Amino acid sequence: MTWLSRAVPLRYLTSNRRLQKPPWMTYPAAFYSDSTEKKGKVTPLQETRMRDRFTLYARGGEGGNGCSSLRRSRTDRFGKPDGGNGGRGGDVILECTHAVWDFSGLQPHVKGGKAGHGTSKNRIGNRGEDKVLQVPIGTVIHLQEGELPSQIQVGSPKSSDPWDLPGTLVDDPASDENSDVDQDSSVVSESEEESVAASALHVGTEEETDFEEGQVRYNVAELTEEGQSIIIARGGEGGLGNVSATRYLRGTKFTKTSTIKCGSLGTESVLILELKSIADVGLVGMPNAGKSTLLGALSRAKPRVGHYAFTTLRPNLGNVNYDDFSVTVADIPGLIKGAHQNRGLGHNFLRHIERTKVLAYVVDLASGLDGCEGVTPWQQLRDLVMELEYHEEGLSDRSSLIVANKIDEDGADERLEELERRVRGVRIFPVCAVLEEGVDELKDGLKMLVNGEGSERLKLENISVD
Ligand SMILES: Nc1nc2c(ncn2[C@@H]2O[C@H](COP(=O)(O)OP(=O)(O)OP(=O)(O)O)[C@@H](O)[C@H]2O)c(=O)[nH]1
Repeated sequence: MTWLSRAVPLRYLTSNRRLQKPPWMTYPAAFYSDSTEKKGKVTPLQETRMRDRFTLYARGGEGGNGCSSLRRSRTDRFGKPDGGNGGRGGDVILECTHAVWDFSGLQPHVKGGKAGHGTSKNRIGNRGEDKVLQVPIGTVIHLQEGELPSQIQVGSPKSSDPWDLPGTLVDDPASDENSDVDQDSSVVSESEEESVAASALHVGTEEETDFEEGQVRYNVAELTEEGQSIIIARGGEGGLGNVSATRYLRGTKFTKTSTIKCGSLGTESVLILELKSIADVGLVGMPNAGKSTLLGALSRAKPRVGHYAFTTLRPNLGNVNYDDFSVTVADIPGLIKGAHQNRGLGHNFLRHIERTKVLAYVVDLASGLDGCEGVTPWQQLRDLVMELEYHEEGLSDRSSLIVANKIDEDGADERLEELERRVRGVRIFPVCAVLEEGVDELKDGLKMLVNGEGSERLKLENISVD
């Protein structure tokens, strides 16, 4: 039997998401403002979903062992110690960057690089390689097990100087006093390696998200700015070579050099990483609807404004201040039809919306007026809602309002009246973002929704386009 003649297993057909048509995809194509438009290229990212919670097990690399070596010469029969120190193990570091949106690129188990052992001629072992994991802005760290060895820093944490003498052993030699490591061996034995593996902390599977309440320490750290980083597992210190060890032991009660020759293990931690929402309100609209201008009018933010589409490539954030309270607003890059297939700024745009509580749909009232090309405001709304739902069912199901922008343009008043007739269920705020007209009323509306005093949602069936 050739492979061609084999039937595709039924299980595969029913479990593969691509072959099933979800109920929300049954909206007729005619709902789109331009259903004849060619489909853009579908990227492989299409099926990915945002990963906003992740369990990570991190372990610092092991320190290298110190070397025990004697340098003999014709004049010195007994020789002088010349064994170098072991290197320090690599750290595991989280680094905050705009370049990633969620945790889908992370591996659940990460270990810092193992350090090199010291060698003769007093040579220090190589420093273990640091593992730097990129996480998105707004990553909150909860600690399930272990400790965080450092505070948040701006910029990559500096690796310690490999020429420094290992610190932990010097600090507390007594803790290893009774070690039974073989005097002459500078390499950790097989059984010790196994016990290291056995002592690894329990870590949940990738999908595991249920934790016992008491165990987890919540909000231990938060990475909110580009370039911030934090060491989550520190590499072990290198063991002392016999040059340093003899110097160190002179004048102490300790005699065994072997106790301080072995490199120590790295620290371990189990973290739960979580993405907090980037803003209370997301401004959603077609390119050129005036979102960036509106953000500037609502807050002190100074986003780039341009008369061309896609001036905004990543969300700009602004704070809208009230007497007792403030609301974060994100100007989200312009959406075009087909964004769910990753057209335009596609998934990037849609991922940001997943991280906002309230949606403010910004429509351009002047679009398509005076015989110019453009999509009517009600059609803009329909396209926006459909894109959200195509990307993820229920994405548009959150408190919403409509900002009818560019009310200053000729013919915009009539457009507004028609919009109010055609769209039901959510409040519409006429605004001129450039002149900052209608902005105070809009601020009040946003405040109410963020406070949970209103829960209007924009639904497809409440938008009439015919
Ligand atoms: N007449 C008028 N023009 C406006 C108004 N608000 C914005 N504009 C203009 O509309 C154009 C687009 O404004 P942006 O704020 O960059 O629009 P955007 O929605 O952020 O655009 P993208 O970055 O492509 O998503 C600019 O030329 C603005 O000056 C308004 O209230 N009235």
